[in-house]
Amino acid sequence: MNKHHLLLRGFSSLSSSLCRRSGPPHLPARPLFPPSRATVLNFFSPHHHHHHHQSYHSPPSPYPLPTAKMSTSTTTTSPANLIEQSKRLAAFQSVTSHLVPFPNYTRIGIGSGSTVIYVVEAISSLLLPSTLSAMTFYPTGAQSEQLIEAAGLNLQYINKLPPGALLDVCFDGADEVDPALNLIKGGGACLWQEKIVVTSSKKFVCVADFRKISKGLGTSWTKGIPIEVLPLAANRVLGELKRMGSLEPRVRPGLPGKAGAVVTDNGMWIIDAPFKPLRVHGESDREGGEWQVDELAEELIRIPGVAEIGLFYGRDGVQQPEGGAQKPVEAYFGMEDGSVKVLSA
Ligand SMILES: O=C[C@H](O)[C@H](O)[C@H](O)COP(=O)(O)O
Repeated sequence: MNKHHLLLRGFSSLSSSLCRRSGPPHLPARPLFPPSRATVLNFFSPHHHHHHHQSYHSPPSPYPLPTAKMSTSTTTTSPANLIEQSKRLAAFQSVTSHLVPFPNYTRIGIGSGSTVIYVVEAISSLLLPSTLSAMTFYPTGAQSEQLIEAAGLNLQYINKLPPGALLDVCFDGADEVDPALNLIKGGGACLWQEKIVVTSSKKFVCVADFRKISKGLGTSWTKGIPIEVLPLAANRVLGELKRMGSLEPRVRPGLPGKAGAVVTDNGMWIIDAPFKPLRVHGESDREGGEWQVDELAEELIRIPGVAEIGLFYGRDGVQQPEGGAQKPVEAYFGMEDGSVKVLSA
């Protein structure tokens, strides 16, 4: 086992904390880092532009990354490995487009989940140590705090960000992404601090794999919209959710790891509230229980006892550069064929 494997093992074990769901233990059977920083930086081409209302596939990756062909031609690559490789591919591409060309960035947000592990790996390996030493990284919870520390990056907390100041960019994952780049987040019980960090950033870049692309939120992520609630209000909130047409909302159980409810980094509980797939545009049919994303989000956040909701919606950092935007400016998806699909709202 070489040191790269050890490093990833370190990341993997750290990520077993709350904000990570069942993590694939598989390791990519290839070098985990590009050959050298210089090679990567030389390869970087300014292909990135902000494309509205369209998607594009990135040019061939300069990194030694796997392709679907390679995957099927080896007997060791499982579907789980393909997913991990897709996440890693998207992470490297997003960092190449949104951080490598901006060595003057000083404040970077790091989200939660299994995909941001690769974002931190990409940041550590693509940027020069002298560039990194001038950057400070802001976590969204206990898991990303540990990731930042394990990578030896400068750590700072979002409560230390002066009033009115903004992070330059924030990278985070998602559970589902619709065509307008509305997101479901919180599948790993992290959403409140994520929303604070994302809305404190000039731009939010979403990193995910092909399974997250959706026509309407609730189509592929059917467990429900994660909602962070004050524990004593849980039953009241459940009642409201049923009234609004949620199908069997429930408090997320901590089993098998923990008896009772999942407790978030903020001492709250999570309710998962399934709704019929959300409409991207138009209006809600409230009687029929069919909601439009923004309308549902605005009703949910008003329920007393709800701390924050796992819908990230509204405007993005291009539309609202002064901060406060919840949607990503771009979403990067590692695809099964080894390409990266980039979506802009
Ligand atoms: O609660 C967890 C966060 O919202 C994650 O960003 C989200 O669940 C995506 O996680 P992953 O990258 O592991 O799919």
